[in-house]
Amino acid sequence: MIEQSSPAKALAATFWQMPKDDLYRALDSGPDGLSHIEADRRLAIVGANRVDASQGRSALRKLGQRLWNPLIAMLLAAALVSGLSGDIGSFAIIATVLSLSITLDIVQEHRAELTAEALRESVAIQADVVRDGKDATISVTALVPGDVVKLRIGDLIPADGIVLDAQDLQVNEALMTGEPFPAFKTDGPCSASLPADATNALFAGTSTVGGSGRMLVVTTGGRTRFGAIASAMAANAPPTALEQGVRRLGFLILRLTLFLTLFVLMAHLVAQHNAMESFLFAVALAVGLTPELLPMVMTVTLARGALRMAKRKVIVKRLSAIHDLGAMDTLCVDKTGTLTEARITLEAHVDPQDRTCDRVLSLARLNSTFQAGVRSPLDDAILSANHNGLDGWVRLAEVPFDFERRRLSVLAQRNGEHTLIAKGAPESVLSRCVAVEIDGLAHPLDSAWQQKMADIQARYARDGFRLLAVAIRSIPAGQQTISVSDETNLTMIGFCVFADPPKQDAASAIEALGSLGVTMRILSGDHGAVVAHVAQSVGLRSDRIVTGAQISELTDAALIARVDDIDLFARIDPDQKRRIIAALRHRNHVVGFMGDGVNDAPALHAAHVGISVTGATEVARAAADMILLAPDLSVLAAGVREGRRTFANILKYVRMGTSSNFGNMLSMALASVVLPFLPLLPLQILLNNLIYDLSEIGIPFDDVDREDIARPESWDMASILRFTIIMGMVSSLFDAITFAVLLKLFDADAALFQTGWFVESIATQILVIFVIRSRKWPWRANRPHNILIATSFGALLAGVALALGPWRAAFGFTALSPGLLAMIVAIAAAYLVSATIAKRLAISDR
Ligand SMILES: Nc1ncnc2c1ncn2[C@@H]1O[C@H](COP(=O)(O)OP(=O)(O)OP(=O)(O)O)[C@@H](O)[C@H]1O
Ligand SMILES: [Mg+2]
Repeated sequence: MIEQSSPAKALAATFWQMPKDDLYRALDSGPDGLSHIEADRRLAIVGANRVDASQGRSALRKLGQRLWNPLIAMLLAAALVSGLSGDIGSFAIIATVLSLSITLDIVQEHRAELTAEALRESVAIQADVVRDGKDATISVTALVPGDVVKLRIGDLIPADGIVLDAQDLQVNEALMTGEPFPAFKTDGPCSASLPADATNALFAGTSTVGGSGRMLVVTTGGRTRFGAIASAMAANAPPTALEQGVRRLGFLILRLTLFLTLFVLMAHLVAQHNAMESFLFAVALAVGLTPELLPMVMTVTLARGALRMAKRKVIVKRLSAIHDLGAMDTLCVDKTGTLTEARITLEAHVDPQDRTCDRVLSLARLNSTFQAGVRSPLDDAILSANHNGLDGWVRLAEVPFDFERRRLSVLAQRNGEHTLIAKGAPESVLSRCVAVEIDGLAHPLDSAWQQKMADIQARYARDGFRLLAVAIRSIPAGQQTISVSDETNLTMIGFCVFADPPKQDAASAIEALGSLGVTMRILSGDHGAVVAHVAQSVGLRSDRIVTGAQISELTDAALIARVDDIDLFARIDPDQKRRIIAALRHRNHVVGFMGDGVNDAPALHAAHVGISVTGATEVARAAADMILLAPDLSVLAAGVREGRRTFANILKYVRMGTSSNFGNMLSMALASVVLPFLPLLPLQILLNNLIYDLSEIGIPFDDVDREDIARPESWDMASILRFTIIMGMVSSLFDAITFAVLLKLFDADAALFQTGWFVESIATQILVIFVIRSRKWPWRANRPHNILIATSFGALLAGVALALGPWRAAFGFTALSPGLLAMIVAIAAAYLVSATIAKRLAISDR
């Protein structure tokens, strides 16, 4: 029976040295894996198979985070002190108001996150396991030690374990070894002491790039050897565009808050107000200025965006990617399957004289059939071409494909003759050739033949056809394996010619993106002429093109200097894709990358928004932020609009928070200096803040103007500051008018002043959303959403009722005369009109 505490601990760290049967015994498992019941039992003991425990953030934990907010903590402490000194009532009310607003915040955010989580689950990485002796597909997070897992090409290794059986299983272990070349894995114990040398062990965080097999899971989750590194690397992703924006906004608000609260505190002390009361007041003021609802508003807005995208068959894995998609101004794509149909067809197979030649096809077929790596659409095309069987050929070995070499060789034998068959990118294969074969006779590959080959390539490329070259070499009969060094002295047999037509909707999708201000770049491993041809046929510029060879000559700095002037990148390898993305980011572009292959994973990770498709390899899907469920490019433009809509609504909240709030606080700061009493009691400030927060719940639902989604938006701090100052001053002006009316016309005492101003400030603060929500004149703007109307007027009513109802004395309010009420209504109306005019100045048109 497995140890209760930790099944994995019982095993040595070098578990791969143990014979298979000993491992079965130690894990109480067997070739048929576990039963569902036993697996569930183990899952309960060892926990989910994930490294990052914070994934399942509980509501309780969020509460803790909210209370740790220094301002809230300070306020609670201060209220407690005043409670201890006798004022129990105000302590109770402050505590209630705070807990109400925190609860509201947490509940909203939690619900939004559940929505997002459900969407994410629908594209979660799955594992094929054997349970109860039958095949089953489960989430990788449900894997436990003792499970038997089937592995296919492009899968992420889900946990640490050993190989049970393997057919040419190749694994990319770059994470642990730094080696880009695949490592072959076989079963059977291994005496190596280092994981990198363990030929029978598989480690979480690495991935399969060829072959297939089954593994026995030994350790899961945080106990895996490199899982922690892998997830740290994932967590180390460059900051998202949203994070960058919010961070800068945070600093802006922090500075405003510090300035205002310090100013008020000093003024109070100079005026010799009650120190405790002044302190409470200053803190309440700071709380009022903090956009404490910003995380909630963002989460709710983004989750709503995610739901709408899901209807269009786009699953968002990382919520903030929606915002980043809206901010994106550059979209990089790979070519095959993204811009072109995923189905490639074989159009011709020709010898070095460009005459149809069956030998080329036979050899290409042998190569495609015998290779065990990631099967590319090119292999599929070769294999689906009509042709007879393998004619007695037997596979011996292979040198797998990699994206730097761009070719792959197999070693096959027939009748005791061993032959190496290579196929790959023409320039890569030809550089290894010394002869060409015509009608069964070999001729030296001299410059005349070189020229001929180049002409053939150029001619096909001009018409948009892709070529693979096929070459062979006979190998001494005793030799059972081959390596890269055997790929020399080849004889060129001919070319396979493929058609890879652009997608029907590619041109219109690119045009739609272009009209939204998103420029497109192609990052392809294919030949320059083919890339240029595809670019032309989908309506992209095709003259500004560079190749991977040129890029490898450039330092990062030189690449950054040039990258803006290049549209097409051809013959580039996976790391160059990543470098190009990084260079574009450096140029302050918000960059999206769309791709589906093993070779696209680094770029997907480096981009602000990584986009992949359902049929993509697991590594690509794991690295992506969103997954397209349908191969339909037009959803991209829709996604961009959705992202901008989300941003526009977040910006509404930010503008509300920074301007009308700032204005109110500014007036309060000024008033508190001139008045002999507090302009609002700390409790009233908090109430005001709570009601205002309630009114904003509707913002995520609101519609936006067409102009707001026409261009990529960015977090432009200068424009936010400008808006804040202009709108804040307008609001303060009307506050000042209110003060004058209250003090001069109505001769207000403390309670009357506070009540009057509370009502005025609630009304102006809440209603101004209908001004701020659009940059246009109100009659031109789109209609506000019903939910926004409901929350705004609901909150307004609640605020007015609180101040005027029979319970008003409990909050320090007093009755208002009808004359004063009418004055307040008039002032609020005048303010809204002025704000409408001022916003035309405040929102600069770009
Ligand atoms: N299975 C294969 N056998 C031989 N050569 C291959 C194979 N797959 C790819 N190649 C060669 O490697 C080159 C780069 O591969 P591939 O086209 O998949 O790269 P990519 O960056 O994903 O490009 P794309 O933009 O077309 O998706 C191909 O143009 C082809 O010449
Ligand atoms: Mg590709």
